Amino acid sequence: MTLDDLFATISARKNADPSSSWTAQLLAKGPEKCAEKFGEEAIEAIIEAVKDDKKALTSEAADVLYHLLVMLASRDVPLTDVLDELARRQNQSGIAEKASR
Ligand SMILES: N=c1c2ncn([C@@H]3O[C@H](COP(=O)(O)OP(=O)(O)OP(=O)(O)O)[C@@H](O)[C@H]3O)c2ncn1[C@@H]1O[C@H](COP(=O)(O)O)[C@@H](O)[C@H]1O
Repeated sequence: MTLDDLFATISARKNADPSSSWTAQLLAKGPEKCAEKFGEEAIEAIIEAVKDDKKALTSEAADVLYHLLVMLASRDVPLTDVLDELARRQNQSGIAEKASR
């Protein structure tokens, strides 16, 4: 599954019955709760990174990505906008690299 697919699934849960899925339930609690959950998952990932527990960090990183997408969906920010911003920065750093040659 790609991040695009996961984002599409999560976005579709905005209109779903909260009792039908965990994601629909979280989205129904509002953007502040989604942001809080993202923060909790990020802290859990930081702890595993500091401990250098690679297996636990992999699992927590998956939670972080999932909750980042839920937070974006909760505020109607498309994942493509985030990817476009990353591409813009990549182009910018390419231009800076060429200019320094
Ligand atoms: N990738 C995920 C995913 N990662 C984490 N989670 C859920 O996120 C929750 C967070 O874990 P916590 O330990 O914080 O949960 P908790 O302690 O029960 O919650 P709180 O009491 O703290 O609120 C867990 O219940 C996980 O099941 C996810 N739930 C769903 N997905 C994917 O999202 C898509 C939609 O899923 P539905 O939620 O079933 O619609 C599917 O493709 C799923 O695979």
